[in-house]
Amino acid sequence: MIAVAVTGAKGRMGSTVVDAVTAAPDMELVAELDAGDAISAETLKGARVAVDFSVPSVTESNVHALLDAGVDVVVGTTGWTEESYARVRSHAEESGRSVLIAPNFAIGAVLAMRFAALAAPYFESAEVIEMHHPNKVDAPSGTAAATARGIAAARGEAGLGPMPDATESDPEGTRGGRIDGVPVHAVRLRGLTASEEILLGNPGEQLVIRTDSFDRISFMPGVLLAIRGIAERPGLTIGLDALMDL
Ligand SMILES: NC(=O)c1ccc[n+]([C@@H]2O[C@H](COP(=O)([O-])OP(=O)(O)OC[C@H]3O[C@@H](n4cnc5c(N)ncnc54)[C@H](O)[C@@H]3O)[C@@H](O)[C@H]2O)c1
Ligand SMILES: O=C(O)C1=N[C@H](C(=O)O)CCC1
Repeated sequence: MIAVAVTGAKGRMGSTVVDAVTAAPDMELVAELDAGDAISAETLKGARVAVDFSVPSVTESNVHALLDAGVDVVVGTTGWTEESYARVRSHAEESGRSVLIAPNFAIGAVLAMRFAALAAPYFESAEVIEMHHPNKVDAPSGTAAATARGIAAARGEAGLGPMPDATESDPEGTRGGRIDGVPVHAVRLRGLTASEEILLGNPGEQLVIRTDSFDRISFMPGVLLAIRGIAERPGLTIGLDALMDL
């Protein structure tokens, strides 16, 4: 049995993880922590793996505290930067523990990111539209940021230049944000959970890659896969694709 703790356990994702771990035959839920609870070996109650779905402003400090308490960590919380990845990578390597940080655990979203990177070298234009529930505190989504970076890296490796765009004036910022040069548009709409469209265009043709999470259970197979596989990946792993042999 894998003993599992959840931080952010009272949240939308954390409470869904609590249910999924409780139902998993090879896991035991040993601790549910949320804001205001100390993170220590005592409060983690023998957990081997902790799953963090808290908020972007605290997730890095939670991960350091969890590593100090002696557990491997699966992180779904967004808001990570290259600098915060580097600090966690050093801490995980120094402590001999494992951390997996993934912006999206839905299998469809992981595949959509990979498909977008595969397609990117073959298209002049690429833009990302992410669409989420209006309670989301960060924009753009972690998934959209990762998607855009993957597209930009693939375009760069293929030697593609800037995308065609004749816009001279956009005082309201309606052309969206730019991540590594890739336009990203964020929609917040009541009724949505999490969706993303990647639009790729060439003269006379368009490819649309779309992924929808209609329910938070969509993220659970990926979270359970990460809990089961994390011990075999010492140090920092970014993205669930690493565990899917993609
Ligand atoms: N990786 C994925 O597949 C995936 C999927 C959905 C959401 N997310 C991300 O997960 C995060 C949480 O999303 P949500 O919708 O569950 O948010 P939420 O606001 O419903 O839940 C966050 C929870 O964290 C708690 N919290 C705040 N400070 C804390 C602290 N210091 N320690 C522990 N818990 C603390 C809050 O009290 C709350 O219960 C967001 O960053 C979101 O983007 C990732
Ligand atoms: O509901 C959220 O918040 C989500 N956050 C992740 C992101 O920012 O990419 C994954 C999708 C849902």
